[in-house]
Amino acid sequence: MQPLITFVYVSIALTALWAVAFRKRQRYRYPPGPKGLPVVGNILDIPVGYGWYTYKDWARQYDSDIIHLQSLGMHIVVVNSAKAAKDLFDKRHGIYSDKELTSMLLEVTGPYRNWSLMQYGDYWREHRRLFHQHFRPLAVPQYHPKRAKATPDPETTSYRMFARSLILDTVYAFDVQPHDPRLELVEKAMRAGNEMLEAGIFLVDIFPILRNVPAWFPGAGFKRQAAKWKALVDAMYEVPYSQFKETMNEGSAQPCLALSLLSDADATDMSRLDEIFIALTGTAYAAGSDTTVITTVSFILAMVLNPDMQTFVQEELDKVVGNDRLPVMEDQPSLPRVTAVMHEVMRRYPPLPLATAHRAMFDDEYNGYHIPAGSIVFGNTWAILHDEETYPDPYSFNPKRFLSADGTLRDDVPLPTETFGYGRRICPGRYFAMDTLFLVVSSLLAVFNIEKAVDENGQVIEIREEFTQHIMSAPKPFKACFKPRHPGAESLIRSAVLSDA
Ligand code: HEM
Repeated sequence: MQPLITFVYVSIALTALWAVAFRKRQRYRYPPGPKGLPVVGNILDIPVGYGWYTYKDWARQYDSDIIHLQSLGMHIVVVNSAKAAKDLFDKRHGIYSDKELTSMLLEVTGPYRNWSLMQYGDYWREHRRLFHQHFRPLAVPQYHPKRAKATPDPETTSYRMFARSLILDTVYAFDVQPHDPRLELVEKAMRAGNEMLEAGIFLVDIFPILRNVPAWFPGAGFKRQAAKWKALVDAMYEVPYSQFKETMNEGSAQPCLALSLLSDADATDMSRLDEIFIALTGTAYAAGSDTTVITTVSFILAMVLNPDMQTFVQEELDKVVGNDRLPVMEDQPSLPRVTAVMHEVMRRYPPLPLATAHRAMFDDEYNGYHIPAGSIVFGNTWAILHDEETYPDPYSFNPKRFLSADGTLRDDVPLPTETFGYGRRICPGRYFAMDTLFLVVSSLLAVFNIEKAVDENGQVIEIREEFTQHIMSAPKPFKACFKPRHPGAESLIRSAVLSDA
């Protein structure tokens, strides 16, 4: 009997939703998109993976910069051109700066911990202002010594551990070694976050009312799963912060983000500020470590597949830096080829090809199309950065597109800033990320030739340019070989790792 009653209720609810959606569709002219089915709309059209390719195809098919899908009362708008992205996210930031926080994310992170998902408003502004103070272009050089010490040694360090340790060092001045429990804690929590993202949409995201059912209720498995993930995510935010405060109370804290935040804090407002600082410090590694790892691995993939580009950059490095030291940040103005490679990696392989979901706070009208309040709005970064007009031959990896004939950086080719997102929510860690990338790219290329690996029979292992399909899109595992370019090359990297330890 129970399934029959459920069926009747669900049918009535769906029919009512469809009737409302149908009436509105008559009244409003939404941006074009696949037609969809009666009642459930585009539920079967929404791409499960690699959505950025599908949305780019639809933009061409419907000859529109913006695409619209609708399902069960939810509107999705995808922005596929740089112009439309600027018009909406930048010029109309008062409408498009909110974030979409699904019910499952709310269950796992709460509304405040991961402030990159926080609603647009004064509380978000307070986080953003404090974060910006410590990661703005003028503040970022204070972290250079930490990064120089953290140049990755491909023989001994995994890039994931490298990025996590670098950020833990920047945020808390923790000098973590492999197998440090804090590193493992961050690793587990990040894995839980990625599992959640890869699981896609949960039933509770479509019917938020399910959040109210108790965890023991049949069908409430998402609650039990959420509770497990939440315990890990809470620990990732809270444990390193409270350990840092102990170090600070003992008087042995070293310069880092947490020390700056706490030293400037108003002691009378500490319980409120503690919550903000936990969010700021935890979100720095939640938002900053996987993105940095993916970009580094994409760079390695690009180098293995494009040996001519590798040689092109190494010629410059040999001339400017030589082979008795590693590059430093001060070398960057003299190394335009390194900078061009970084831009091309960010353009060709954005780690978040659809950035993250923004939410329209009010009704809007664009190019004669209606965008309703509450729409989930994605910038299709991948489509924008593979636009044939802006970046001719967009599927080739060609750093030279950013260089002029005399070898300097061109200023008439747009930089791939969309890799860092849009409008008021653009990544505030981007200056830090670009400096890190500069040191990784320049040091690895100064010291190693990065080549295809060979198997035990001496056969070259061929690799394919394949990426994972979810919101964070990373190269699928591949093998590469790092060959030292000159005697003593490896010891340069190892001495950099040890010199400041
Ligand atoms: C290659 C590296 C990185 C990439 C590609 C990247 C990309 C992004 C993107 C696409 C967003 C969402 C923007 C939007 O919603 O429109 C974002 C937000 C954010 N990123 Fe990054 N990021 C990187 C590194 C970092 C680092 C190193 C940090 C911290 C030190 C960081 C901290 C943040 C924060 C806090 C937000 C949320 C901002 C807000 O909601 O106002 N990111 N990032």
